[in-house]
Amino acid sequence: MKKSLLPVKNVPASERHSVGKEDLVRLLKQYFGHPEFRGKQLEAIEAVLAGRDCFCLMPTGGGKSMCYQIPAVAKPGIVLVISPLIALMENQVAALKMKGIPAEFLSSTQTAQTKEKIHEELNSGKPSIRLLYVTPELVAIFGFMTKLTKLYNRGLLSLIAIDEAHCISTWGHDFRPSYRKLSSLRRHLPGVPILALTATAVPKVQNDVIESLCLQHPLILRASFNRPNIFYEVRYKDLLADAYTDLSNLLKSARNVCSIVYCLERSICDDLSGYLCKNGISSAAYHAGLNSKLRSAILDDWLSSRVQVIVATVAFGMGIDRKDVRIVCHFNIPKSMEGFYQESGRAGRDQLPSRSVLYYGMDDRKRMEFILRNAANKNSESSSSSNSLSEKSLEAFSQMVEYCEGSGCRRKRILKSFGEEVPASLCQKSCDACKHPGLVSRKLEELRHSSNTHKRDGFFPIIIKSSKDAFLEGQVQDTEFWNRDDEGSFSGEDISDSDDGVEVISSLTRSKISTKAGLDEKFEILKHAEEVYYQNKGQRKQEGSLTDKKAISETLKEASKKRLLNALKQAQERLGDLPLDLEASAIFLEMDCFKKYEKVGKTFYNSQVAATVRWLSSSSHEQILDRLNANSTTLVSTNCKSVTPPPDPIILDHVPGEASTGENQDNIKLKHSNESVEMKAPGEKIELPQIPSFSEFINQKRKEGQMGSSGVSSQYPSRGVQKRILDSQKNGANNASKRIR
Ligand SMILES: Nc1ncnc2c1ncn2[C@@H]1O[C@H](COP(=O)(O)OP(=O)(O)OP(=O)(O)O)[C@@H](O)[C@H]1O
Ligand SMILES: [Mg+2]
Repeated sequence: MKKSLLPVKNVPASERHSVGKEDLVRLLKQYFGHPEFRGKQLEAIEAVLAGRDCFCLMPTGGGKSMCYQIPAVAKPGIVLVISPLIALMENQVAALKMKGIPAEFLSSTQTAQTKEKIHEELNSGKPSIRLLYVTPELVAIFGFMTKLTKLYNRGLLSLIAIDEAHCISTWGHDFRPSYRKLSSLRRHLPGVPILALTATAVPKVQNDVIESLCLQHPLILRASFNRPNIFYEVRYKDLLADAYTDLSNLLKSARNVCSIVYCLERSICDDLSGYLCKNGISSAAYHAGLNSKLRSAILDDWLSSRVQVIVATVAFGMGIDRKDVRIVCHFNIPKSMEGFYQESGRAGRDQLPSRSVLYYGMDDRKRMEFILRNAANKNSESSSSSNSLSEKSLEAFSQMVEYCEGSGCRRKRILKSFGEEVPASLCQKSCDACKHPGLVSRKLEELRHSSNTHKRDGFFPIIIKSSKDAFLEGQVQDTEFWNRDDEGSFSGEDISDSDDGVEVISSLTRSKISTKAGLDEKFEILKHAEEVYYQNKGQRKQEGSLTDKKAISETLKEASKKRLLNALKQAQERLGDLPLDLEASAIFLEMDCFKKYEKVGKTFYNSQVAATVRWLSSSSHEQILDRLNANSTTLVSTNCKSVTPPPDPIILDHVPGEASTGENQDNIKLKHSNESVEMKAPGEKIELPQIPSFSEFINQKRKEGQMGSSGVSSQYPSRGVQKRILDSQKNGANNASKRIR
């Protein structure tokens, strides 16, 4: 591990607060390149350096991280940062290291070796680490708290920073049960100042955070929530010919700038992203249905501008620091103003002009009301307090409906919901209602007339109806959140008990019992499930082979090949002149997925296939040829018009005397007389030779290694093998839609 430029020393308390404002500004310049502090940063930093607890409420992108990063370089000791997302920790730690500030994170996604190194460093006489990022789940583990206590007893803990502190409150929109356990920090580590940071905390949440964390006489800093550089706008789906086209035109007219599109459901993300890609917009879907490796790959692509538009569920975003997001669209109405503010606030973190566009539709409104009502009805069976909590969420949702259906200043409405009363003049025509009041009023009028339901119900009231509303129930059961199949995929095989403790297990149990969990609950379960999965993955690898349920069957492989083939065909339609043998390329790409994920199981394999399909839908001519060419020169023809002489076909052989049944893969021998696949001119019918399964291929290679290349006895696969391959091809088509989405 790289040694610190800033070695940690045990410094007597009397020497701890000697950093003046000038020194702090110098550190800000030196490490972060900013000339001055923003908003309430300096006050927060001075408070915690003086050993005072602090509750810091700053808008999204306001620079909250600096409030604990500057103390980490200004004061000896280690700053413990509790952060809700692994991706967020990884990003911040990487950025700090680049700036020469020693920082580490501990999470279940790391290897035991990496974790051990970090612990060794913490146990050393002079740990180099200045910021240690951990998840709330880790803090809840007794063993880890013991380690923290040791650091504390050695006088090495200088500050505890709790990022996204609103997650501790059941009143907040992002409640995370593991945050509740952070209340034990004060008891175990008395005297270490605590800094709670959030961008969204209505007064009720604020009090809850302060009480739960046992903050003592905290300095409460509250910056304005106004984001003057964001232009707010609502578009009415019911008045548009086609919302997909409208969004696509919007993004195109903005010249493919960096954007985020939020959707309620995974399927919409996939669909919409596909549509945008087809329309020449560089986009990718991001949601909890993708494994975390894939998610971080997509995030990387987006952060490094390889992809411009992310179409995501709310799983995307908390703490994402890309400064130049120019547009944030909500393709479905969010469930609360807090959520909307957080998400739209991801636009324009560089303070440059940016846009928030919300697509509002009556169906979306009904759907969200139904989801929230259902949660209310479900909870009312178990507890009256949770019932009132769910009613609270309906109330919170009504603020969003008012935002969309009201004709007044959008900015004023947002700020009002956070308890800030401002004059409409503050907006300076930076929302559609202030800029084009007549137009907005006309649209609302039109909307009123177009909706029979609203003639009856009035515009604003949200009425709590029975959850047995058949029409809505039918609609909503198709969403990602209430899909039984999805839950099934997080079965005991994929996830086992973890050191994350009871909470995870009970979450998983709940996921099996409850087929209609709430949105937060469901995401909570997904996040935990993934963490636990990674935590146990290494262990399971050692335990031996995959269980049947996780194994990747031939049928699945065939279906994947077909799916990749279709994607390749579409890519060819889109790009025109791909000089590729599509079938051979599909086989190659499927093999690639299989090789990577054979040992991990079908969930990951499926995700990899899905990612490849998405990649094909958005990649350029060169990218596709590069990938296939780099990996197998035989898949790409440099001149597709000239027909290359047919190479020798791939020959599957029996091992003499053993291959009569053909069912045992070990019995099959494979010969590549020329390890290439035949290229044909476009239009010419391609007769592909039979392709062996991966294990067939490996076994053959192994045997070739032992026997040399001469042990070939027959040119054709056994009847059993032929049958298996034919069956796979037949079943593949039937199972494709069931198994892979
Ligand atoms: N004093 C400053 N001057 C200029 N830029 C700053 C300053 N402080 C922070 N920034 C920049 O502002 C951006 C947002 O910072 P940060 O991620 O800490 O915001 P945040 O308040 O945590 O937002 P979120 O609520 O979305 O997590 C970062 O790119 C950061 O480098
Ligand atoms: Mg932040």
